[in-house]
Amino acid sequence: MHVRGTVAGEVDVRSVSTSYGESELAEVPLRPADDAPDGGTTIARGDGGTATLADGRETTTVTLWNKWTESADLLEPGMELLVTNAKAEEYQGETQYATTGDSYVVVEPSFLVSVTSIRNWVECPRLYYLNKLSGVPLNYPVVKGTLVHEVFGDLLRGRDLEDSIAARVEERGLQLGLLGETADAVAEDVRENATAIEGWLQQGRLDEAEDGWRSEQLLISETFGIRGRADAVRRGAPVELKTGKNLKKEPRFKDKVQAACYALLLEEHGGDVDIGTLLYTKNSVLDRNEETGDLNPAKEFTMGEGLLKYVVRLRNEIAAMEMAGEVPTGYEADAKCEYCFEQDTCMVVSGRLDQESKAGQIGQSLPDAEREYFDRFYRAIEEERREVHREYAKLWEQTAEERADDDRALIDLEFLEQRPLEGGRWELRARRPGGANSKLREGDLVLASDGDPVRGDSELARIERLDDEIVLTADEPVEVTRLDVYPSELTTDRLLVAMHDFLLKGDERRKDVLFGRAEPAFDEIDEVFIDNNDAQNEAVQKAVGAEDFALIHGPPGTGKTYTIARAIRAMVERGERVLLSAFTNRAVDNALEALLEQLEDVIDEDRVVRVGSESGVSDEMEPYRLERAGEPDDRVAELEEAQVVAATTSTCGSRVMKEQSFDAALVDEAGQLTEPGTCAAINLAERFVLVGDHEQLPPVVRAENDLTESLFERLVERYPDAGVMLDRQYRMNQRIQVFASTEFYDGQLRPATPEVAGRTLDDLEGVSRDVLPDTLSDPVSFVDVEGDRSQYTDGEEAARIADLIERYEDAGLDRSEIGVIAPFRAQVSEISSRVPDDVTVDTVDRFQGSSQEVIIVSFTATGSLEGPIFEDYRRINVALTRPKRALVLVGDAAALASDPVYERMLEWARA
Ligand SMILES: Nc1ncnc2c1ncn2[C@@H]1O[C@H](COP(=O)(O)OP(=O)(O)OP(=O)(O)O)[C@@H](O)[C@H]1O
Repeated sequence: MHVRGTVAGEVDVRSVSTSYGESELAEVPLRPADDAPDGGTTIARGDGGTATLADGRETTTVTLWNKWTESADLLEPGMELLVTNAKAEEYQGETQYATTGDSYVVVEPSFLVSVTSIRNWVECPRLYYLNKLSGVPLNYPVVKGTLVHEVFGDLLRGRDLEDSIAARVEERGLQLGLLGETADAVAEDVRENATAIEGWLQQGRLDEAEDGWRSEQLLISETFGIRGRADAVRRGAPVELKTGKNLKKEPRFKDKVQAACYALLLEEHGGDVDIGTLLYTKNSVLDRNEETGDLNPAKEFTMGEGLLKYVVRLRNEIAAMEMAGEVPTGYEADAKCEYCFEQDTCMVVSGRLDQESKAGQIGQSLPDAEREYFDRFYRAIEEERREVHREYAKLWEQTAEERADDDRALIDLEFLEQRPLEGGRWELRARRPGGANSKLREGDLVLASDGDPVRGDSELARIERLDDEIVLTADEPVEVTRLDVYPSELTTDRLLVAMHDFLLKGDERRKDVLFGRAEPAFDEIDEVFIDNNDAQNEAVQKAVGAEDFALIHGPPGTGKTYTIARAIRAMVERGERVLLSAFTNRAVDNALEALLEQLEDVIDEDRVVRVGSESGVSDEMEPYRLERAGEPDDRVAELEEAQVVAATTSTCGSRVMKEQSFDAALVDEAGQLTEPGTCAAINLAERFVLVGDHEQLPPVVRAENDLTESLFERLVERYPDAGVMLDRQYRMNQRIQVFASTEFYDGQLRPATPEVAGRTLDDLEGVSRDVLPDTLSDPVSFVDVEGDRSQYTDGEEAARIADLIERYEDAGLDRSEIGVIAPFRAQVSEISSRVPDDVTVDTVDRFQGSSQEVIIVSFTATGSLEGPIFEDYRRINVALTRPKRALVLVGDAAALASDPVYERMLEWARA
């Protein structure tokens, strides 16, 4: 049976004499996990059956024997503990539990440690930490390693060696160009490594026709709290590739540890792994005359239980340290600093952050304010990471139906076909049931599975098309019937690296200003850039004249995009190299489109480059997208000669973009970016301009902490004079904008022109307000619906909205000119099922940045006000400022009147 619960007190570790001699034991007071379906407390689950304590709240004692006391030493009250294959014992009339010879003890099982982390940790805990903090740089050994792995995968999928090498080297043209490598030299290098693999594979094939291979497999273990991607699995056992040499008989210890991690993962998937294989690709190319030793590239070893348990204990060390928020020193394991490549980095990091390190410290420590900042954001980012892990846990904690209801999965798909693509990848097709909604979008990476993403057959796949028919691409075939949101840690990883780069590698002057030790400076610019809008003109002057940074506060429809484009043109005309960035691909493409218009006669089109993936970049901007594949020199020239580079902030943290530098960075949607998220873009430039609106949606984060305030907002508050608010809006009829202006912008927002102020539906061709019922003739109206009192949906509101849409259609409006905003996804689905497809129905978050002729808001509140639309007024600001010509609010007046802001909103809407 499995025992799981929360550590309820101090752990007692001691030695006792037993019939086998002296033994170590640890007694852990445990509060059982409260997850029994009947409301009682189940403390033990699993194959061995279920045991329930009489009194659900009581604590019990779990005894951990011998080596597991090492993990017991890590426990603090409040930590989660799992003991597998425990036995129950009666002690003084009480049921207690103890480890058996088959037990594993897992500390914080829901904290998912990656296999790479465990491998780094066994080498040196500090190496694990440094890797997390500063990321993997763009260097040749790393890129070559990736290439060899890719070729290995291709060989397993039956691709020809030379075809694979040529294609893979070509694909990495840009990276290789940045590293100053030529395609031929790299191909030769990869060939040397790959030949060893090929030779060995062929031997294997001769022995056995059906060898049971599969290439890279994504594995997650809910029991051991480990996840990773095995290079390959052969007859159910892991095969790991190492681009190095090893002339000993045995694999290196750290490599064995890595293979053992995969063995644990595979065992959880139902395998029984007793062997591990390491492939050292340099072994065959060594000059046989000079080297002696075991030249065989493949080294097998027996996967003993002792090693597997040792690996779990290593994993426990990482989990416990992370839960306690500690930083490793290198003393935790037997690190040998004198042989370490990272010794210098380690010393600098520990010196600057004042950390204890076995390697020692060099350099001056950061000022206190910066240390405090580092600690605060490090904690915040790690909290965010744990939230990502919680998302993973939902993969097994929630049923398929629950995940579908949460919009985290598309289930019950009808599998159609799997088709091999050129280059060894696969195309998968499935049909989805009508009306199914989810967070998934085209271009997303998802877990595509046969119905069970954790224990079943599952692969990381990319959504190529998402209509009634779904098209995916993946490395391996899957008979896909279910898609799950893939909780990626990439964003979290990049936040940490961006913060590290800002604090440890960043410019001192920048830090002086951002830490309030110096005021931002501006050059006086007199040139008039925009002659019909003073605030926009001043914003461009500030942006151009900023020595450090400028802030452009742009309420809805005030011409942010236009102002950004004009500012970048002015910079380009001054000969500067500019980075254009934003949180979403859509905003980057939008701004780029406006910019291209501005740059028409200023620079050649080929000096403007969009960096991003094919699925992220819009079709219109595709011609500007930087191709990564090709001749290294050409690829790199295209990027480095570009005067304007446009990319999302996340892409700014990629290895390729991190090598670039700019005179200025303009960041749109800055109000939606976390502080380290903003750093990813501004780290690359000498000066920066942030454009955004902190009265609209805040940064998208899972945890509630320092990440929820954007750098934009912090700076607007700290340095109001560095900013300009754009105060003329080009979108809304006067009546519509009044409420938002008074409530959110101190009454400063005004229509830019009389035409904007007076726009109504009558201006649209073929539309007449006379046909509309009287209640809808005003640009703002309120429709009182008592509602059906359900929590996340409201059928009555949905029915009324369907009816309103018919009225607008009768008046001549095109369906595509109407948008409906609802607070909950469930209500979005409810409304979608009742209105024609061409009407856009979505949550506020999906509407930010767009506008429509008519907007209908469904408040979905009866009796009380609860839920995302209500908990943050910034959301309602976004909802109310989307329409140009008509706004209809649908909700229960009595409920809305219970809150002062909504009460004022009602007064305005009913006026
Ligand atoms: N100075 C100006 N003169 C004339 N038209 C302008 C000016 N500034 C902006 N516009 C027009 O106003 C409209 C809105 O501008 P833009 O798209 O730049 O707004 P935005 O603030 O980026 O909008 P959003 O709030 O949706 O992000 C566009 O049609 C644009 O051409």
